[in-house]
Amino acid sequence: MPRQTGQWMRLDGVGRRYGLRGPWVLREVRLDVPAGALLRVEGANGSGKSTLLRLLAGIDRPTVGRITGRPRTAYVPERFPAALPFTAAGYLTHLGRVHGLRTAEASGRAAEWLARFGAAGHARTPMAELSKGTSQKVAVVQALLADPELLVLDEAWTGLDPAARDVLDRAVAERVAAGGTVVFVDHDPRRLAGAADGRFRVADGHLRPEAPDATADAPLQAGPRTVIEAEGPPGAAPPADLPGAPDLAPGPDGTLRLTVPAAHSDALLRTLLTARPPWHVRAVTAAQGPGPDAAVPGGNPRP
Ligand SMILES: Nc1ncnc2c1ncn2[C@@H]1O[C@H](COP(=O)(O)OP(=O)(O)OP(=O)(O)O)[C@@H](O)[C@H]1O
Repeated sequence: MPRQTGQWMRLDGVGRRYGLRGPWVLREVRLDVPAGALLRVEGANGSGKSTLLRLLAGIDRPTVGRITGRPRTAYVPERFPAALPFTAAGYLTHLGRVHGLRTAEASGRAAEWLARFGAAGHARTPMAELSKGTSQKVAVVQALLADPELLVLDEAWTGLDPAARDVLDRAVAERVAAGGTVVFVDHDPRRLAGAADGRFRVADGHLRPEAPDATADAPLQAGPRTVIEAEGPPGAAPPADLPGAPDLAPGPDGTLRLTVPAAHSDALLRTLLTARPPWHVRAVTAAQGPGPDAAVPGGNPRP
C-alpha cells in the first residue's frame, strides 16, 4: 500500500448515550486521528473504551457530534461472533471480497495470514468448531487481510497464544510503518509499550490525552528482554539510533541478533522494518536467562 500522508479522521464534539434517557457514556470527544500513528486508549472497566472504538471503527454512530474523514477501516471487536456458517478460510475469503479484494487474492491472503498466525491447519474447520484462541486468530486475520488504513483493535491480543501475540505486535508495527494508523485497547500496560505515538484515557465520559508513554523510560531497561533476529541488505550496517539500545550479536545464517528490553521491541521492530532499504525480521522471541545486569551492552547509544 502506498504510504499515507496527511490523511486525518476527526471526531468533533462527539457524544454517545445508549437509549433516549441513558447516561452519556462519552461527551464532547474531540480527537484527530493522524495517518501513520499508533494510538493507545486506556480507561477503567466500563469507562467507554469499546464505545469509542466502535465509533472509530464506524460500526456505531455518535448520538451527537461529527466524525469526518473516514479511511478504509478494519476492526477487531472485543467479542467476535464465532458461530458463523463458514469455514475459517471461507469466512476470510468472503470478508476479503467485502473489503474489495478479488476472490483469488482474498483466499491467498487468508491462507498466508492464517499460516503466519499458526492456524493454517484450521482453514477448513467450520467457524463454530474453532477453539476460542483460533477463533480470535480469525478475528484478527479478517481485520489485517486487506491492509486497512485504520485498524481498530479492541483487546485483540486477548485469547491469543504468546507466539500469535508476537505476530500481531509485528503486524501492527508493519501497518504503522506502511503509513496506516492503529488504535488499540489492551488490558496489558506493557502491550506495545514505548511504541505508541499517543495515549488517551477515557474517564467520566471524557477523552483526555495522557502524558507521553511513561513506560518508555529507563526503568524498563530492567525486566523482560526480547531477541529479534533480523537480516539486512548484504554488508549493510544496522540503522543508526536503534531504539532501546539493543545488544548486538551475530545470529544464525548471517542474521543480526538484537536483544532489547521488551518494552522497546516494537519501536525497534518499526525502525528495522522502515529502514531504507528495510531489514527483514526473521524471528522475535523472549530472551532466556539473566537480564541486562549480566548483559554486556554493545549496541548503539540510546537516542
Ligand atoms: N450496546 C449497549 N447498550 C447499552 N449500554 C451499553 C452498550 N454498550 C456499552 N454500554 C454501556 O456503556 C458503558 C461503557 O461501556 P464500554 O463497553 O464502552 O466500556 P469499556 O471501557 O470498553 O469497558 P471494559 O473495559 O469493561 O470492556 C457501560 O456502562 C456499558 O454498560
